[in-house]
Amino acid sequence: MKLIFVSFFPPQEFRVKNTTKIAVKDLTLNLYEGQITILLGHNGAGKSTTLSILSGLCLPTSGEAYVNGYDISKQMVQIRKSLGLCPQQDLLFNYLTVSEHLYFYSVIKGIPRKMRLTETNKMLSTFNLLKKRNAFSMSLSGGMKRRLSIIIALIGDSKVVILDEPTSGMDPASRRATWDLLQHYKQGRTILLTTHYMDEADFLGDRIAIMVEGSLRCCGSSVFLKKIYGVSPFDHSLYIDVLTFF
Ligand SMILES: Nc1ncnc2c1ncn2[C@@H]1O[C@H](COP(=O)(O)OP(=O)(O)OP(=O)(O)O)[C@@H](O)[C@H]1O
Repeated sequence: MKLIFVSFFPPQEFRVKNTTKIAVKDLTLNLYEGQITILLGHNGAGKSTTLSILSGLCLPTSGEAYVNGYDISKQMVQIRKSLGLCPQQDLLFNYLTVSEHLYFYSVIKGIPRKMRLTETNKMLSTFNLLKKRNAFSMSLSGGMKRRLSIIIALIGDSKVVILDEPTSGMDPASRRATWDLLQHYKQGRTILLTTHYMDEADFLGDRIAIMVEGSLRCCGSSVFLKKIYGVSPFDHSLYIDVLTFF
C-alpha cells in the first residue's frame, strides 16, 4: 500500500488577546492511497486546523508534514497540483454560474482545453447538478453548494482530496448519494474527511482517527475501534461512546 502522508506537526498555536491557544499538538498520522480517513472529534478538537495545515492555508508552528513526499513548508506549489480542498464554508463566487466555477477550476487544475467541457459535464451529471449548470452559485441551496464544493475538490483528477464536513446541510438522500460517489472516487486517491455524523464515519471510513483537544487519541478501522472499546459492530453510538470516553 502506498503511503501518501507522513504528518507530524506539534503544535499549531493561535494568539488570542495576548494568550496562546494551542489548537493541534502531537499529531502523527499516516494516510494511504485508496482509502478514506475520517477525522472525528468534538467542536474545537482541531480537525479544521489540521486540514488547514495540510492544505497550506496556515503553517504549523513546528513539526513537519509531507504530501506525496513533498514538504508542506517548502513545496506547496507542487502539492497544490494534486490537491483538492472542500473547505467547511463554501468558498464560491456569487456571480459565477456553476459551469463557470468548474471551467475556472479546470483551468487552474491544468485540464487541457478540449477536455474541460467533457469533464465539467461528467461531474455535473455525476453529482446531479446538470439542471443548475447556468445558475449563479448564490442561488443554489446549501446542499447544492456543498455538492459544487466537493466537485471543485475532485475536479482535475486530484490525487489528494481534503473534505471538511462535506455533507453538512445535505438532505439524507443527497448525503447517501455523496457517500456512494466518494466510495467510487477513493480509488487511486487519498481522501481525508471530517464529519460529525457517526453513520458517515462508519460507512465511509477505512480508518477513523479521533482527535481530542488537538491530539490524536486513537486511529483504526471501524471494526478495530469497536473491538477495543467493546461495542457491538452494529452499534452506531460507538463514536459518541468513544468521544465521551475521552
Ligand atoms: N484563527 C484562529 N484564531 C484563534 N483560534 C483559533 C483559530 N482557528 C481555530 N482556533 C481555535 O483552535 C481550536 C481548534 O479549532 P478547529 O476549527 O480546528 O476545530 P474543529 O475540530 O474543526 O471544530 P468544529 O468541529 O467545530 O469545526 C479551537 O479552540 C478554535 O477556537
